[in-house]
Amino acid sequence: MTTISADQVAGTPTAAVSTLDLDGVSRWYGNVVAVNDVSMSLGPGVTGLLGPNGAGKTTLLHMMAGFLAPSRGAVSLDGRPTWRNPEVYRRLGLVSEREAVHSFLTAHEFVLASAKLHRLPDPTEAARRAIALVELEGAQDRRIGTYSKGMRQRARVAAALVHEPQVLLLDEPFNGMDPRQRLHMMELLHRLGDAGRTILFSSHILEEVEQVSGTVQVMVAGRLAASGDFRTIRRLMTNRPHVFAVHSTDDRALAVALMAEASVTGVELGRAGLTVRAGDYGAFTRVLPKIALAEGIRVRQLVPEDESLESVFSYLVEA
Ligand SMILES: Nc1ncnc2c1ncn2[C@@H]1O[C@H](COP(=O)(O)OP(=O)(O)OP(=O)(O)O)[C@@H](O)[C@H]1O
Repeated sequence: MTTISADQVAGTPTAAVSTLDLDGVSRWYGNVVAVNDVSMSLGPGVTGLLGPNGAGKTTLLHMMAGFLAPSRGAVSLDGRPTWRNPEVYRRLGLVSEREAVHSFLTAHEFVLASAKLHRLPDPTEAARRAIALVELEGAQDRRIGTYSKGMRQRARVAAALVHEPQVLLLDEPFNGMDPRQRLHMMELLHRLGDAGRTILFSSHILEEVEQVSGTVQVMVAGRLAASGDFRTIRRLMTNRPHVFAVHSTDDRALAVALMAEASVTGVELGRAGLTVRAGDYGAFTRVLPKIALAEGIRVRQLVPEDESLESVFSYLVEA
């Protein structure tokens, strides 16, 4: 695992702060190990939980929320286990990924129902506050069925926030949103984090996490692959060795010229062109046009062969 020093405290806490701790947490379903020996500590501010599909993010969030028992290890909120702990339901909110919302309810009715479930002393006032927080006042009396995906998601966030939890967990909150809705949700998460709440959201999209959070936990195949400052982790991802497919007007001459280049660690000449291994993405993509120009060769194609998110993440695991 790659560990980068993390500064997870962001914003100015307005109330008591909460810390969510995972200590050697694993969860398996039969033979499938969904989460494997994960330890982390989350404090106030916004943290991104990044990982490809199937990495174990949902399983981890459900254990944090106390919906699922760890097979091994412990999840605790301010020192108390989250599993089967009613106190956790009062202090934590979860917006899960695929959760049906009754489309015949208005947002007001939906959030009010959540306030009543929590047995809040003044559910109407709590619902009003939560709806204001997500800026849905103007649409609160319309049926949720008429909402855009982004508005529906905000209604769900309001329902999860109605009891003013210190910790809010969101599973893929940006899924299916258009850029404007995404921006709106990002602003909301920032606001909540700045107010001292502990916010964790999951995503499989690098850029999404980059825009929302400076601190990230990266999961790959059930394990924590990296944690800490996003920019440092991103650099680790982009500075890893890369494989490129290159096709030019003279592949053989280009191969010879590339072999003399320091950033190139291997060149293979095949029927479809060259397969080039480079130690550094940036250095190679900068130097290739210069070499081609010097040799009088035109590059017709340059395609990174291993750009899938999975390969980026796998690299981190091996680091
Ligand atoms: N109830 C279950 N029974 C059996 N296997 C499960 C169950 N829930 C999850 N898994 C498996 O555990 C692994 C992790 O799944 P999980 O849903 O936690 O990952 P994820 O990172 O949230 O992925 P996604 O974004 O696709 O939901 C996967 O291999 C998945 O198939």
